[in-house]
Amino acid sequence: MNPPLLSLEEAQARLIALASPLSIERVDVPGTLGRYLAEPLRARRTQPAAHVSAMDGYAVRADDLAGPWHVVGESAAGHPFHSPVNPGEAVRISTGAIVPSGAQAVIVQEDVTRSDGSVSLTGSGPNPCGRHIRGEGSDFRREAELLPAGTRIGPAQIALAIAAGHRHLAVRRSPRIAIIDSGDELSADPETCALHQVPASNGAMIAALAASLPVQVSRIGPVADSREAIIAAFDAVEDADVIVTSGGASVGDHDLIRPALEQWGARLDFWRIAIKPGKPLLVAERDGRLIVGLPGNPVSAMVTSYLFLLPLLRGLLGAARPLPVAIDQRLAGPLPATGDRREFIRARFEAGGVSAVSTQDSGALGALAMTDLLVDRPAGSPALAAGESVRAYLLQNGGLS
Ligand SMILES: Nc1nc2c(c(=O)[nH]1)N[C@H]1C(S)=C(S)[C@@H](COP(=O)(O)OP(=O)(O)OC[C@H]3O[C@@H](n4cnc5c(N)ncnc54)[C@H](O)[C@@H]3O)O[C@H]1N2
Ligand code: MOO
Repeated sequence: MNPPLLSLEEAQARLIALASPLSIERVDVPGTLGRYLAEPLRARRTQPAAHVSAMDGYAVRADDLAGPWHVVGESAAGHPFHSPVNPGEAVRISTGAIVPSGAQAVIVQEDVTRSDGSVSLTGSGPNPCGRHIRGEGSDFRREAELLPAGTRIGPAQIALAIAAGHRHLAVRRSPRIAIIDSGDELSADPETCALHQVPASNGAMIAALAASLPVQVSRIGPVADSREAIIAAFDAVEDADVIVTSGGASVGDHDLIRPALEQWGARLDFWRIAIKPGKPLLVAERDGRLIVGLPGNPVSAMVTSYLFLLPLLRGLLGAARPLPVAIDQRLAGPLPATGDRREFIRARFEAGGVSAVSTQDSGALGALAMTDLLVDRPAGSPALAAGESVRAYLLQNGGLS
């Protein structure tokens, strides 16, 4: 008899527990895009390193705000003015330039008139005093922890790391993932496909989803529905950190992924989750390599990749929060009640909210390609009307820019 279905939370927790972060390497900062900090990011310098002007104008003393002032020099970005500013004096200053000693105020140039080497106030002046000055360390100070370990490195984090004085960052190495298409009905060539065949589309779809993360992908298949062929495929990708199959995960006579894994010596960690689509998902382990057996139906493969494979890859990359984050959305149309499995309804953005796509069939690629988000509906949920609020996950599915 089959064991009871696992809940989504239980299954995700088991998966994340298997995802020990990979070894640490040091990578030049721009090359870390999409990876996760393996150590907290600490500032190696203070920014701004000195008080700097936030505007183009004139630096004057705080006890000398009435003017007029004699312009005694210039502080430009990269070219500071080295003498103190005395009463009656102003220093021409540009945005980002160091405020010279003695000066505590910057008057924007729109508030003064300049003639014959002096400036006089014609506007409101530096109210309050100190405005238009970015104080030393107002962004960050040397030794401060700027970001915790496990933070994803995007454009702003790259800029911050460089500004904080880093040439390299410690990150986890990229996981190697091998994606296997399997099934006797699959054709490698979508242009020459007989009636009894379907083009092998899952492998390319899963690789495209994984491409949102810094992973190294290899693909093999289509592999025939025989234990020997599946085991040979596993052997061929033995150096992968994660092996992903799609299809053959269910209970049919030709669903051979589970028996092949057992024969290969892998330990089945869990199989079958109480979600729709995606019930037959399985996860196994052999010698530290993880095998994710996705269901063959394309929609089920996409949904389980999003809920399991991507979190697993994030876990290996050292993410602090490997699981996707749901957002609240308003329904533009009604939703039916759900049964005894938690459902992930394929939906898209429309005027007034989100709306379920035309068919929820887990084989329907046409509807999947229209899907922007997955509405998360717990088991036993009542029917909902337009205007009600739902939790949803934004799918990385192409339709949105
Ligand atoms: N008696 C039962 N039958 C089924 C059950 C069940 O509990 N009892 N579960 C159903 C559910 S739910 C799912 S999901 C499917 C998935 O089963 P498999 O993982 O074994 O997938 P296959 O049968 O091999 O294929 C299903 C479908 O997907 C197509 N496919 C497979 N691989 C690819 C690929 N690489 N590219 C494109 N399309 C692919 C395949 O041709 C089939 O049409 O099982 C239900 N059955
Ligand atoms: O769970 Mo299956 O994934 O409904 O199609």
